[in-house]
Amino acid sequence: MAIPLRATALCYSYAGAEVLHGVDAELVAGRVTAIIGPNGAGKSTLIELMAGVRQPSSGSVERAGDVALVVQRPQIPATLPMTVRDTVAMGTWNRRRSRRSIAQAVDVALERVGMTGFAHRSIHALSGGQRQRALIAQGIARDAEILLLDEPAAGLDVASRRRTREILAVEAACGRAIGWVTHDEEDVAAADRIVHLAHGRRVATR
Ligand SMILES: Nc1ncnc2c1ncn2[C@@H]1O[C@H](COP(=O)(O)OP(=O)(O)OP(=O)(O)O)[C@@H](O)[C@H]1O
Repeated sequence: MAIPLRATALCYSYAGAEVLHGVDAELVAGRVTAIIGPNGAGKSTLIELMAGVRQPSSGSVERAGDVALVVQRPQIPATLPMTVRDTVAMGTWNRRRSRRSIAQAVDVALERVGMTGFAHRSIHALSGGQRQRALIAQGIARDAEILLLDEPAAGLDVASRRRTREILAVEAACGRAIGWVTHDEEDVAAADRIVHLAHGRRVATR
């Protein structure tokens, strides 16, 4: 099974205080990996290191593929008049693709997350669950091999959570490697693999 992302002996410090102490973790193609653990365990830090938005103080992250990171609260300035469609297309802009192929990829991605009917709505006029799905669609439109989600279901209702689980299962079945920070027991039960952190260390794996 391909390992598009391998994190080895990761350490990370905020202002001199180490919060990750030598964490090893892999994301496997075609599998959903739940990243779990109590508050403050280092899950968000780990996923940001995996995504490359932070650099480890020591250790390494090897990536064989493009990474899409779905954050809890995307920072899209309220003054930017972006539609859902614009948002989904965003990651594809610098990838030397024709407008037509981008438009097709965006249509497919919106359909995959059940957001076709929202394409022309402002990204600012979506519920939390809809916004998360639009960001997942952004990763799908870019055809990112690695999809990382930081608690995408936080604050969402049961139906939205189920929907996210179903979408991720389909994307994994398409061969993407998915890393998913979640606190939800049903999400964990549905995951194929688990990276369990406590106090900045890996404690158990399924
Ligand atoms: N910007 C920051 N500056 C200083 N310390 C931070 C910062 N971000 C996180 N930390 C600390 O790093 C540790 C790990 O935080 P992190 O957010 O990665 O944990 P988490 O497992 O994702 O927690 P939660 O489940 O509460 O989101 C915590 O002790 C936290 O207080």
